[in-house]
Amino acid sequence: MSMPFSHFLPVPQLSRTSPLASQNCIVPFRYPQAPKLAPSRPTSESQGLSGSGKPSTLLGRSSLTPNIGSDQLGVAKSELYGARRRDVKFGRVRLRAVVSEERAVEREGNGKVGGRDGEDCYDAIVIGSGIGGLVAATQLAVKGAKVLVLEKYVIPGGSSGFYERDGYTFDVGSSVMFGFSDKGNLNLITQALAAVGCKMEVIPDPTTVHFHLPSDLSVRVHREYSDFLRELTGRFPHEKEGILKFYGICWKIFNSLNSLELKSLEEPIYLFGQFFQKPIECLTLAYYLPQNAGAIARKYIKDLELLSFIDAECFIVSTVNALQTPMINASMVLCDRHFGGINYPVGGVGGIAKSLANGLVEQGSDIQYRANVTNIILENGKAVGVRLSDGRKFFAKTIISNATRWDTFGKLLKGENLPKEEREFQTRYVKAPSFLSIHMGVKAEVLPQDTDCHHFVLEDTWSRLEEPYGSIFLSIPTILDPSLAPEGHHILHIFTTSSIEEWQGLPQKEYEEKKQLVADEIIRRLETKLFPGLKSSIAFMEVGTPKTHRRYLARDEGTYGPMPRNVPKGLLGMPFNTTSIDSLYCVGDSCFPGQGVIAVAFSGVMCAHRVAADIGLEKKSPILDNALLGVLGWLRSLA
Ligand SMILES: NC(=O)c1ccc[n+]([C@@H]2O[C@H](COP(=O)([O-])OP(=O)(O)OC[C@H]3O[C@@H](n4cnc5c(N)ncnc54)[C@H](O)[C@@H]3O)[C@@H](O)[C@H]2O)c1
Ligand SMILES: CC(C)=CCC/C(C)=C/C=C/C(C)=C/C=C/C(C)=C/C=C/C=C(C)/C=C/C=C(C)/C=C/C=C(\C)CCC=C(C)C
Repeated sequence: MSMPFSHFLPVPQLSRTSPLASQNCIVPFRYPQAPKLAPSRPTSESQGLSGSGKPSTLLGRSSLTPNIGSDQLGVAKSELYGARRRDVKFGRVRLRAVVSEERAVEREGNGKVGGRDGEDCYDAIVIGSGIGGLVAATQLAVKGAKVLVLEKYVIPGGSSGFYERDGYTFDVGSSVMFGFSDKGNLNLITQALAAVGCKMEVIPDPTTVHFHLPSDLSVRVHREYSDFLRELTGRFPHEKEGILKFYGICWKIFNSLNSLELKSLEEPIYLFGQFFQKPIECLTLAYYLPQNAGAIARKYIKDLELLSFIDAECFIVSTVNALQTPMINASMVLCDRHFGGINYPVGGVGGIAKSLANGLVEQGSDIQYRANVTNIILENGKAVGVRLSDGRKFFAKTIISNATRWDTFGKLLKGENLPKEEREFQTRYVKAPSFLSIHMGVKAEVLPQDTDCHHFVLEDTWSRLEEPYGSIFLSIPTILDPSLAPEGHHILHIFTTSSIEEWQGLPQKEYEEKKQLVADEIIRRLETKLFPGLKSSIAFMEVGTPKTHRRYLARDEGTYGPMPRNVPKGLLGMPFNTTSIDSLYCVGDSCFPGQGVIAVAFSGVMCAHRVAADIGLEKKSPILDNALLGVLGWLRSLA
């Protein structure tokens, strides 16, 4: 019962049951504790109500005409200081954009161009509102910068967005949230929200993932580390020592990471400061930086099935096997799931981006939707602004691209010679395939009691792990938050790797038929392995292909992210945020440390710190900068 396909388009109708309709996860409330990441400076512009009782967040801010059609959206306006705050509604969900008519951006050829002359010039323009872009933007805003985020789509979040259909609230991408706990230094999502005064209610997930693997190997990754160890060593008693050693090294790395204050590794004052304060931890990280999980696992573990299990563990977070997965990244996820645990935001993953976007506006910065950047404007080799598909131009001291590096250098800087550093990046990393996703609503009774929330299915042979359609990811977020679906129903979000080549050039009818065929086969496999009767229980279904993901996520070939072409030297070859173009920075999953929501959040934190130093909001030493950037460039050349 496949429905006509119109994936990801937000629709105005919103079920009364939808938690996104509740103000709960949308309206940021003041976070009671001091946030760790870039705490907001209490300036006259960031304190909310001024002494006169008027909202001071809008004072002195440049504001923009929201680029969102009121045909789809309900719009509420209120007069504030000659500026108008426009609360843009998606269903009953409000996203705030700040509107100031006297400062409305003028079109090309109509005199002033937005943000060019002095007062209106932004400190930073962020292209794209994925989690990477939003974290960079909010972190900069709370440091006092004036930021403009330009998002092509109609809501924020990119891969971490949401959409609504027939009373279901679907997460566009993964529902497995790392970094969302209330402890340690690595809860970067919690901290990013806290920095703009937001906190979301979360539901602890008792099992990160339930693996269903060849030879009926079934492993539940329990929240409690000791329970997970018991289950794994129970299946591989002869490898108990190897298991303890491998996961033990993961913990050593995780604890080192968790002890640091996380900021830009491209900023020498901070980096040397960390080495001075935590020499053992920094040296531990430096030692493991060029290493991969598979090679370390092989030092301690000989059982091939167990090594394949570790491949599957790594594949989930890197779309490649353990031999190609950086040890730091593996350690991060293999331990955070037990340390802080996996926690699901009430109302769905989309609430994170919405809260960050609202928080950004609360800080006096701006976000525009349906703002499709087509060019980065260079002057004398320096990035100075952007041009949109509708002809508008905006200018800023710095430009931050949350588009992938392939899109940034291949499309937004089209016509420019590809810088040497980017050529090297592209020789080391290729675009990971895209994926096929099925968003489904099913009758609740088809799921057995105690079904886990997340599953990874690879039935017959390990060799299919990395093949297209070989492994199936399945999340059932309604196990944790039933309000995401109409009563008596569950959401099944299924995805599997798939390349764009096989979907291109098909006539519409064949394209639709192929989607149905591939979806039917995946449903058949899940029916056999997990849920007998699945097909007949389907109440709603939509299938997205790599073409869909390319279109709605604006990612070249719909790629899931970068993956190493060969065996990488751990994270050594991954570029940070600065680029070879003056004042142009990248953020997101084609920057250190790579794919993953928490990974791009870290990339956002690093980027904001480096940009803040470059525009004078953080300490900076030009001499040390040059020295460190030289060393980092040299280290990358070794990768
Ligand atoms: N692919 C998935 O299904 C999925 C799901 C969940 C999480 N994730 C994780 O999220 C990570 C990606 O996060 P991210 O922050 O790097 O980016 P993202 O791809 O999530 O977001 C990028 C945003 O930039 C916008 N954009 C791109 N080009 C633009 C342009 N020219 N003009 C205006 N806007 C533009 C896109 O519309 C999108 O909203 C992935 O690595 C992945 O691990 C992915
Ligand atoms: C030389 C230099 C520069 C230096 C020296 C030394 C040092 C100091 C160093 C440092 C370092 C650092 C800090 C680092 C950091 C890192 C980090 C933070 C990282 C992170 C990572 C993360 C990640 C990777 C994540 C990922 C995740 C993911 C991807 C997820 C996914 C999920 C999914 C897909 C879901 C599944 C589902 C189912 C099963 C259903």
